[in-house]
Amino acid sequence: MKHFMLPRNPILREAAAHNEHSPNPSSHKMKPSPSPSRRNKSSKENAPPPDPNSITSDLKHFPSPASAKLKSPLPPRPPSSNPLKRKLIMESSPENSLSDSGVKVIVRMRPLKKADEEEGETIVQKMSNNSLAINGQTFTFDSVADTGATQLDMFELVGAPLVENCLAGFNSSVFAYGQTGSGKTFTMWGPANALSSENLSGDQQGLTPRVFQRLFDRINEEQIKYTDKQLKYQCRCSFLEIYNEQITDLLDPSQRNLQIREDMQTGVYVENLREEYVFTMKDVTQLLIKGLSNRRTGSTSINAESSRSHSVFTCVVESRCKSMADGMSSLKTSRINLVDLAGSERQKLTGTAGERLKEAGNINRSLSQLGNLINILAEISQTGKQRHIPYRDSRLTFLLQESLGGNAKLAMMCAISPAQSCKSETFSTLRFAQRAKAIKNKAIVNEEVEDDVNHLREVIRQLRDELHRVKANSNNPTGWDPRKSLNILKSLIHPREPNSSQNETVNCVSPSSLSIVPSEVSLVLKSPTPSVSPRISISRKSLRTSSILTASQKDSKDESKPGPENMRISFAKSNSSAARTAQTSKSCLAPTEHLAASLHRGMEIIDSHHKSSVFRRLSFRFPSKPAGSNPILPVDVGVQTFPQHDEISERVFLCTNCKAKTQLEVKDVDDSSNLQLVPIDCSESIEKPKTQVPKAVEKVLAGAIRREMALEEFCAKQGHEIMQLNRLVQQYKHERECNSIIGQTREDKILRLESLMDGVLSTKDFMEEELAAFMHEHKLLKDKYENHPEVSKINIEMKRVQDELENYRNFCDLGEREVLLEEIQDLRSQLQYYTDSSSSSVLKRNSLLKLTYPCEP
Ligand SMILES: Nc1ncnc2c1ncn2[C@@H]1O[C@H](COP(=O)(O)OP(=O)(O)OP(=O)(O)O)[C@@H](O)[C@H]1O
Repeated sequence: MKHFMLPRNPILREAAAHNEHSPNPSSHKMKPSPSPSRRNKSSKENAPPPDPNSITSDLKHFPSPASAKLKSPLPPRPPSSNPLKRKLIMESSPENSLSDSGVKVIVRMRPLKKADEEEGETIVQKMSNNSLAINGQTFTFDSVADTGATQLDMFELVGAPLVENCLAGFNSSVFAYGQTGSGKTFTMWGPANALSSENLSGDQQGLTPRVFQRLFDRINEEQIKYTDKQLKYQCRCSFLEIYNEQITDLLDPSQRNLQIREDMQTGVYVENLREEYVFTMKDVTQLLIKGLSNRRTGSTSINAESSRSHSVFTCVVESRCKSMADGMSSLKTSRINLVDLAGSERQKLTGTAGERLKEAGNINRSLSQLGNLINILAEISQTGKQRHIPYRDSRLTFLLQESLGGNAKLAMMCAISPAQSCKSETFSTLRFAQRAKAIKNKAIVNEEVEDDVNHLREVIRQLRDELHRVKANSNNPTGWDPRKSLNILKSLIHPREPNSSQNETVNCVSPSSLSIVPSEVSLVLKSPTPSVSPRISISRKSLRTSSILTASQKDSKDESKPGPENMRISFAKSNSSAARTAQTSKSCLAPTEHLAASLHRGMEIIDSHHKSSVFRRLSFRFPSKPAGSNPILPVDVGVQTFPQHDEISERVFLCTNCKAKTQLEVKDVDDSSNLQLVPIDCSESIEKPKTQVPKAVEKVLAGAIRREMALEEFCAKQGHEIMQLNRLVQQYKHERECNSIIGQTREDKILRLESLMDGVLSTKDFMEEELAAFMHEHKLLKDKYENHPEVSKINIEMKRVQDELENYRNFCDLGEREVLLEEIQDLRSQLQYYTDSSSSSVLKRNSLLKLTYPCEP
C-alpha cells in the first residue's frame, strides 16, 4: 500500500497528522512539503481551464443546493491526457510533487454458491494477507480478501484510502474486474436493498455508499476544523454506462450514444453528460438508486442479474481555502472514479445467442482491449521503453485513460470465485491482476494557488475591458444594429414555413385534380399542349413488367375496344394509382405529377374539342398518325358526347376538308364523362360514325400510365433491394461478431496453453476444453458460412444484372424502343402542326367561324 501517501497540502497534512480516525497506511512515505515556488510550478501544470466561476478565491461562490443541477461536460482536469505530453510534464515536474503511484491490487474471493458447494472444496486458498494459491501456484498482490471478508473490510482496504487521497487533491479510481457473477457489483454498490435509507448503515452496504459517507464526514470535519481558513468543499457527480460501445447517461437515460471529447483545456470528457451537485449522503444515494436502476442487466449462465455494461460513477471534489501563513488562496480539484466493469464470460460454455451474444462479444472485446492496454502499460513501467498506448481502442480505455497510467491513484479490485467450475476464468483474472500490479501511475496533487488565480483574474479583467470597448464601438455612427441583423439572419435561416400538410396537398395528386374541369369558352381555339411523359431516366430500364403490356401490344388490343371506354379505364387506373402513389411515398410524387399533367393535358385536348363542339362545332386538325414513314395525314376531329336517347338533338359537324355537313346525334354537353373524340373525316365519319379516340392522345395517355406502372414496379424492386441490403448489413455485423468471438477463443486457447504449461491445467482438462472450444468454433464457422454476406451480395448483384438484361430486352427486342420513337414522333408531328398552323390560325379561325356560325341552330 506504498502508493497511498499523506496529503501534501499543509492544511490536510496537518489534519491527517491530527486525525486519529483517518487511516493512512503509508504515512511513513510522506514526502516533504514543496517550496512555494515548486508548488506554483506544479500548479501551473495542472491548471484547470479559465472558468470565471471556479478560479475566484471568493469562497462564497459555491453553488447553493437550489442551483445544484446542471448539465455540463466533465469538470476541468489537468491537461495531461496525452501520454507524450504527460511524460514531458512528469519529467519537468519537481520530484516531490509526485506520489508513488503503483496500482493497488486487491483480490476478493467470493463465497461458494450452493450449487458450487456440491462440487467440493474451493480451489483457491488464501496464504497470507497479500497472497493466495491456486492449484499449487502462488500469486501475490497488495491485499487478498477471502470468503470471510466483509463489506466493511473492503471499504477499509480500498475506500478509506481513496477518500483521503481525494481530499489531498489526487484523482483516485477503483476498478472492479472479474468474471461474471464473481461479486464486482456486490462489492462496488452492494445489494440494491442495502441502498435504501433504512439500510444505510447495513453491513451489506457496498463500497461506493461507504466512500461517500466517509467523504461527507471528513469534509464536515475539515470545514469545521479550518473555518478560519475558509475551507469549503463542493462535490458534483455523474453516472454513465458503456453498453455495446455506446455511452448512456444513467442519470438521464434519454441521453444515449454520448460522445467522448478531448481538448487541451478540459482533457477527456463526455459531452452532454449530466452532473449533479451533492451535499449529503441522501443526495448520493438517490443518484445511485436512479443510475443503478437504469443499468442494463441480463442473465448469464452464472449470474441471474448480471450487469451487461461497464458503469462509471464519477465525483469531482473541489476545495478552496486560504493559507494563514502566506495569505494565498488555493483551489484543489480531484476526481473519484468508481468503475464496475461488465463481467467476462466464456461464450463457448454459455451458448449465448442473438443479442446476448453481441453483448458478450462487446464485453469480452472491450475487456480484452483493457487487458491489452494493461499489458502495454505494465511493460512500459517495467522496461521504461516508450510505446504507443492504444487508449482509443475502446470507449472504456479512452474515457478512463487518466486512471490508467495517468494522473490518478488506481486501485484494482479483482473479484474471483473459488469454485472448480470457474478455474480457468479465475486464472485469467489473477493474471490480469498480476499485470495490473506492474503499472505505475503518476498521480499529482491538482492544486492551483493564488498566483495563478491572480494571473487569470488579470486575463479576465483584460477580456472584460476588451468586451466593453467592443460594445462601445458597436454604437457606431453607421447605425448598424447587430441585433436587428441577427434577427434578419435568423429569419433568413428559418423562413416561415408553410404548413406541411398544405404542402402535401399541393404536392399530392388528388384524384379530383384529374377530373375534367370546365374551362372558359374562348373564341380562340386553345391549342392542346403536347403531352409530357413522366421523365424517369432509370424507368426506361424497367418498362417491361410482368403485369403490363407494351404499348404496341396494348395498341393492338385496344383496337378491339372503343376509345372512350378505354380512356375511362385508363383514367380510373391512373386515378387510383396516383392516389396510391401519393399515399405511399412523397418521393414518387414528381412522376405522378407528370402523369397527372399528361392526363390533364389530354383532357384539355378533349375539353377543347368539347368546347369546339359546344361552340358551334368548330373543327380542327389533329394528327393521328406519326409523321415518320407516313406523311402526316391530318384527321379532322370534332367532339361529341355519348348520345342519350332522351336528350338527343341534331348536331351538324363540318368536315374541314370537304366542308360537307355531317349530321350526328349528340347530346348537350353537361356531362363531361360522356365526352369522346370523333373523327370528322367526311368519308369516314359519314360511313362510320362509330366513336374512336385519336391514337395520338390515346398513345400519350397509355404511355404515361404504362410508365407510371413501370415506375411502381421499379419502386417495389428497389424496396426489395433495400431490404436485401439491410440484411446484408446485418450479415456483415454478424460476421464481425463471429470474428471477434473467434479471436476471443484464440486468446482463450493461449491462456489454456499457459495454464497447461504452468501445470494448472491437466492434459485431460486441456484436451476437454480444447475439444469444446473447437466444437464452438466449428459452430460459429458454420453459422458464418451459412450467412456469408458475400453470397447475399452476389445474389443481389445477379438480380440487378438480370433486371438490367430484361430491361434491355424490353427496350430492344420487344418493341419498346419503337413505341417510344413512335410516341416522340407523334408529339413532334403535333408540335409541327401547331407551329405551322399558328401563323395562319387567326385567318383560319375567322374562316371557320364564318363557316360554322351559320350552322348554329
Ligand atoms: N462476497 C459475497 N458475499 C455474498 N454474496 C455475494 C458475494 N459476492 C457476490 N455475491 C452474490 O453473488 C451474486 C452475483 O454477484 P454480482 O452480481 O456482484 O456479480 P458480478 O461480478 O457483478 O457479475 P456480473 O459481471 O455478471 O454483473 C449476487 O447475488 C451477489 O449478491
